[in-house]
Amino acid sequence: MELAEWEPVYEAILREFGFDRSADERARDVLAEFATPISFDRFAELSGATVAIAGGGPSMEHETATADRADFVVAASVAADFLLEAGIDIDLMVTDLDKNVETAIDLSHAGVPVAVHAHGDNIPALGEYLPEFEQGQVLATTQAAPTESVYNFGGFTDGDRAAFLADEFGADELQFPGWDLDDEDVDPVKRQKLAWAERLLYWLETRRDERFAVLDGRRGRIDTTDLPL
Ligand SMILES: Nc1ncnc2c1ncn2[C@@H]1O[C@H](COP(=O)(O)OP(=O)(O)OP(=O)(O)O)[C@@H](O)[C@H]1O
Ligand SMILES: Nc1nc2c(c(=O)[nH]1)N=C(CO)CN2
Ligand SMILES: [Mg+2]
Repeated sequence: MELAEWEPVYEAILREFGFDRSADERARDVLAEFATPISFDRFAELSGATVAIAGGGPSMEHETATADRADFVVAASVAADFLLEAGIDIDLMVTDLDKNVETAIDLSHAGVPVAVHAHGDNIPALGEYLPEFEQGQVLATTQAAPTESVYNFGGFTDGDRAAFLADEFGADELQFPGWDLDDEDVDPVKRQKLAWAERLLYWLETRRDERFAVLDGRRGRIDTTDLPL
């Protein structure tokens, strides 16, 4: 995604959560220190593929079969654990290192690429864990302006960033096992993040001019304020 397209959405997110852009930029630069170039050839198989964007909601446990049928499986954060438990191979993990970091590190050593996201609130985690990754397997991402080695494909939460990334590499159909956007069992900040995830998926869907299963029946409820529609 071009920065100019992402920028107004990013500004709205910064405003709503009170995040500091310069902290996001610092985090990006910390990540850049570790980031080694990663060939995009390995993501070529996303092109035209049916891609499961596995989310970290409680339904993931019962929806692993959807991922099993997909051509390409992207695991957002804890979804990776549900999938591994069910014996399903993961093609890419997306994380900001706030949960199940050992899983991400282990996957990288098993040859699975991991999109590691830097933001103003995970700088200590970047410093602590990045050295443990198989460096050639780290796809470095930022929500601020990208650099040569740190990419911004768009998106905010681990799950919606995974969807934007799959779209960037030409995914055809996106499927969303493990998404529980109305989960009552989350804290208020997480609820707010999930609301943004939903809006961002709606935006992505609009850009793609295609339907996402996760948004079925929810259109009227999606707050499109701050989205460049
Ligand atoms: N009910 C849900 N609870 C948590 N995540 C959900 C849920 N439904 C969908 N998701 C998506 O799954 C992703 C992975 O979930 P997980 O709980 O592991 O996230 P997380 O690491 O806390 O996410 P983030 O760092 O993006 O806040 C989330 O980023 C979100 O996009
Ligand atoms: N600065 C900042 N950026 C983020 C944060 C966060 O807590 N702080 N959380 C995210 C996904 O949960 C994504 N981006
Ligand atoms: Mg996370």
